[in-house]
Amino acid sequence: MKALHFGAGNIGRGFIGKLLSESDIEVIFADVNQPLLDTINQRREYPVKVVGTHTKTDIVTNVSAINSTSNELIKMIENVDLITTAVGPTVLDIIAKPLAQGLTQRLANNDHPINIIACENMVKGTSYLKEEIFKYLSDEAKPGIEKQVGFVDSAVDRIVPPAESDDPLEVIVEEFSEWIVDQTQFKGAIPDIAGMELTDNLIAFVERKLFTLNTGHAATAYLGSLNGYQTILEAIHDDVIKTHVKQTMQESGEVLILRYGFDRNAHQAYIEKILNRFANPYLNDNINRVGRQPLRKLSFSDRLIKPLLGTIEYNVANDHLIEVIASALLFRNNDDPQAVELEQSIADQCIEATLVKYTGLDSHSSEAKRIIQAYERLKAKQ
Ligand SMILES: NC(=O)C1=CN([C@@H]2O[C@H](COP(=O)(O)OP(=O)(O)OC[C@H]3O[C@@H](n4cnc5c(N)ncnc54)[C@H](O)[C@@H]3O)[C@@H](O)[C@H]2O)C=CC1
Ligand SMILES: O=P(O)(O)OC[C@H]1O[C@](O)(CO)[C@@H](O)[C@@H]1O
Repeated sequence: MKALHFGAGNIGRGFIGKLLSESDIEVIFADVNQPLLDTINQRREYPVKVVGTHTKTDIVTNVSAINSTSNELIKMIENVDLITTAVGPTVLDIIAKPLAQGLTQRLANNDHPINIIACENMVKGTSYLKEEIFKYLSDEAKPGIEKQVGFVDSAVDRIVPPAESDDPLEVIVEEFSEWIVDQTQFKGAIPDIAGMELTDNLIAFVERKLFTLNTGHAATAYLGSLNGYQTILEAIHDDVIKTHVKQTMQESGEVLILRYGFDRNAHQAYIEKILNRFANPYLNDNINRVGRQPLRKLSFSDRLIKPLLGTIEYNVANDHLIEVIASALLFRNNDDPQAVELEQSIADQCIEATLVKYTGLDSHSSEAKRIIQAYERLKAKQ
């Protein structure tokens, strides 16, 4: 079996590519980073250091790479059995066009079913990619693609910061990993991949992960940044921040418990485990990485506003979430275009207009007013 994986970055090499290869699937990485692609093709293998209580290095083999902007890619789509992505949500609409071309060509020359799984931090990322691909398909191709291609949503959880290593291919990953896919969306046989779990209730797992791990991680980054820390480890070792992060995850957790019926004790244990993962001393995770693209993280359906809307829906506490959202509005990083845009928008249009523009919250809502009050209070303290 052959898989084409878009994005030879941290999750691509350190998680999805590794699992596929360990299940005897040949992996072809498609990326735009030519030096990285060249090195993969020279070596055909790379090391993944799994750090934690039992640190070990695994060698991932049977890999190669192609440039995702090359014509070769279209032919490759014709011949593989599975396509996965870990490129970041903002890149999905870029790869949609070559995917549409490749799938159309495949339809004419190969009648085997194929599945596409986007492994991104977003709710229904593959469904989003499908919508983008369909924008580029002809009306004649659409019914055939609908029949032949499974668009499988998934949730991915493994913390993989960029490795600081002399080896450009080495990836450093935590021991924990979770990849859950929607078993109802496959076309043809479901590939047998060790470490890929199946569910028919994906939305509960996606929201549990995104609105606990990612909400808590974003909280750690934005509160940490406000307090002058550089790394997640430094921030989570500050007891005030740790307590705030935990209470933020408990607020979003209350929504998840009420919405999906998760067991309260089990969910509390899930939160504790996540706090321990943030405090993994072997992971050197930077606040600027975890807080990256704050406009995406502040958007209506992402890890901050969506849980806040849930607390309104279920009428439960949200003071800590409100303060984290205010901290996100104060996130500054001149190397991050979205952080620069956020700062510029506040300077040009004021905080209220910026909040409404990027979060979609109603400016008259009490939550918007409380976020602005918290923002002004935190800003005055800086
Ligand atoms: N790093 C982590 O701990 C986790 C990340 N994720 C998600 O996985 C996705 C990838 O994240 P990372 O691996 O951390 O990012 P990364 O930046 O390490 O990797 C992204 C890769 O995509 C490549 N890329 C950019 N444009 C491309 C294009 N047009 N075609 C093909 N490849 C392209 C980049 O060159 C890079 O190698 C994101 O959606 C992220 O939210 C999810 C769980 C954990
Ligand atoms: O990858 P994103 O969506 O920018 O957010 C960073 C987050 O994703 C992760 O990389 C993986 O879940 C976390 O480490 C962090 O919470």
